[in-house]
Amino acid sequence: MAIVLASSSPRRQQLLALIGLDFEIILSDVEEDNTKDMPPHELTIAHAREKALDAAPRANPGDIIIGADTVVVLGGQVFGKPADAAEAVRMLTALAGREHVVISGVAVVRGHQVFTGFNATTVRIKPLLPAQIERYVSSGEPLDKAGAYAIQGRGTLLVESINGCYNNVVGLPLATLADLLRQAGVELL
Ligand SMILES: Cc1cn([C@H]2C[C@H](O)[C@@H](COP(=O)(O)OP(=O)(O)OP(=O)(O)O)O2)c(=O)[nH]c1=O
Repeated sequence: MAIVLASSSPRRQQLLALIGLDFEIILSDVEEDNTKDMPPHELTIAHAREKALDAAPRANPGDIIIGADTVVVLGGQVFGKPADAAEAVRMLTALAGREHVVISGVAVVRGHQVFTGFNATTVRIKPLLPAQIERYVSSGEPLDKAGAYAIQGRGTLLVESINGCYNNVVGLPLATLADLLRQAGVELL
């Protein structure tokens, strides 16, 4: 029995490696649709489940598959990864000087069973000058990150405060994952 991470995100791979877990990677090919009319935590759980179920047929029978999805929620708006630099600037302009919530949904698939959960972290971004946003976007770092920033990179310079799980912001809430793996029969602690 192997543990399989259904994610192309290097951040998720690093976080899983952090807890000393042996795992394989199977890339999933799921397009996230953040315009679906459902509460953001349900949206991330639905995407996490789709990613894990997409990878499952390419894993070995008995393997346990992990999928995850992260979005940034500002008021009623859900931000995924920006399509281009202009959208990254718009997202960061909206986030500057305000608090938002980062939500990661996680799904663990074992055979016909699917265990799901999510975590939410509140992050406050500093007030930012347009030139600071432009320079940060020019660095390229925001382009593959939900909400157009990376707390684990230069984006940490934008963050005034964080309340909740840090790993959740980076893309994989490890304590939440441990609970789901336990339900699937794998004890990490
Ligand atoms: C807010 C934030 C997000 N992110 C990342 C985590 C996710 O990789 C990404 C959100 O996109 P996702 O669609 O959740 O994931 P992904 O497309 O990168 O990978 P896959 O679908 O194959 O699993 O944003 C950071 O790395 N740092 C941050 O501070």
